[in-house]
Amino acid sequence: MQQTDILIVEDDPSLSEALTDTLEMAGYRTIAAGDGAEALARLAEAPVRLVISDLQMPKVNGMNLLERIKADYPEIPVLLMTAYGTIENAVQAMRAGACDYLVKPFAAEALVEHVSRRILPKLGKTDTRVVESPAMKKLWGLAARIAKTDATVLIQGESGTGKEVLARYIHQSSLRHKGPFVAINCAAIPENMLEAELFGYEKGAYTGAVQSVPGKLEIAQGGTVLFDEITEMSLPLQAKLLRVLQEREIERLGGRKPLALDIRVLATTNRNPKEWISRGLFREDLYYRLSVFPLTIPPLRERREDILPLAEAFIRRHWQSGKPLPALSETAAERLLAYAWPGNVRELDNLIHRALILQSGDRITADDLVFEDDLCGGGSPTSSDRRAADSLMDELRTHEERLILETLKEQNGSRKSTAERLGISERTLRYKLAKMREAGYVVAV
Ligand SMILES: Nc1ncnc2c1ncn2[C@@H]1O[C@H](COP(=O)(O)OP(=O)(O)OP(=O)(O)O)[C@@H](O)[C@H]1O
Repeated sequence: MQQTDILIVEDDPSLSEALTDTLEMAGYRTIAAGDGAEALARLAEAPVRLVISDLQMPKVNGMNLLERIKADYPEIPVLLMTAYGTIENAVQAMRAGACDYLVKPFAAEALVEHVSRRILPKLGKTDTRVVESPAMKKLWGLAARIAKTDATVLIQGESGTGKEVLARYIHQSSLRHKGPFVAINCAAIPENMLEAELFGYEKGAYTGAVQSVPGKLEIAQGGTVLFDEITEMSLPLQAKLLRVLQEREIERLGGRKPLALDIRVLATTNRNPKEWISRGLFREDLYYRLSVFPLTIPPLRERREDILPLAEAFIRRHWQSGKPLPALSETAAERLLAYAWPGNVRELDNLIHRALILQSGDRITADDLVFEDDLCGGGSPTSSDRRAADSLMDELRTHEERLILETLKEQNGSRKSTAERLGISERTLRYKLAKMREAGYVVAV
């Protein structure tokens, strides 16, 4: 199956057409949807590499769509377009998992540039995989050898340790690398929908099935399927999956034609599967079928040699300016090495992302490191969490204002080149300058 590159979700038909034309001319295969609900239907039909969506839309809006995509298709990045140049919307979207945002209006060329330079190359880039510690070198060496076979692999490890990264590596190093890689998050899809999601259904199979839809297993033909958080699957569905893996055949719900399956199966869990089995929550026979090769990724605190190389990789991943990459100060590096990383690599990734927003000059200092504990205190949001979030927002705003003033000075007061340099439209810059004047800044232009 040929994969579509980009799904464009925009309710304004003329803008949707303009985006489609520009992206197609730049060589991307696109499909379009007029609202979030239609976008979800398109995604169920075929995988895409990137979703570009408007924030304000009827029915399912951009924010809700982002939440659904993060739950059902966590591997697909979402770029949001927002008409309101407020930092609040953008911060909220980034917190909810958007890979980036663009403020409307923007030139279509700016979008192409953004997509081709910053987003799509990143997805295929292999240099962001950090394998430095002896434990990880051994594990990845083993994974490289297993990849060449069609063996089923069960990847275990705490949340955020890089199980999906390893699963993708196995697929990309396998003989199936030209085929699709389809990830199914068993924990995020409601039990009653997971079966239809896996097997697909024929028109009329149940009320509401107005058209035939292929399941994810069918979409993955010739490639690899990743069952993320497999231990969260219900017992009846575990039994069905086991049968499929034994018989290598599937049938759409309400269908009568069995289809021979040609997929490689990978699965992940952040639970202890043996314990789950003893509690009667995970089938032992399914466990043995999946864990032909069990691989366990150690938590980050047990492989400290990876911390600084990962931090550097994330600085490269998130650095958006054309200026040289900032370096970690010695005290910042010490703090990273001393921390316990309960959220593992994902927590480090988020921390560096925040640090790059807060830092200035050519270094990231210890003051730029806002640890998750400082932000949320580990529990449900309290008024002090909100104060921490508000103060982060204030810091972000101050940082943005400083950036605008510095760039204006650098560009000798030219609003046009300042807007270009910052990657925003002149209108957005005008709006932001007006807000800054309101807040008491002396802005000469
Ligand atoms: N070895 C690595 N090199 C570079 N980045 C990594 C590595 N391991 C993990 N990451 C990054 O850390 C984040 C979490 O990784 P991933 O989603 O693979 O973890 P996971 O174990 O599958 O998490 P979960 O259990 O919550 O699903 C991602 O941003 C990923 O890019």
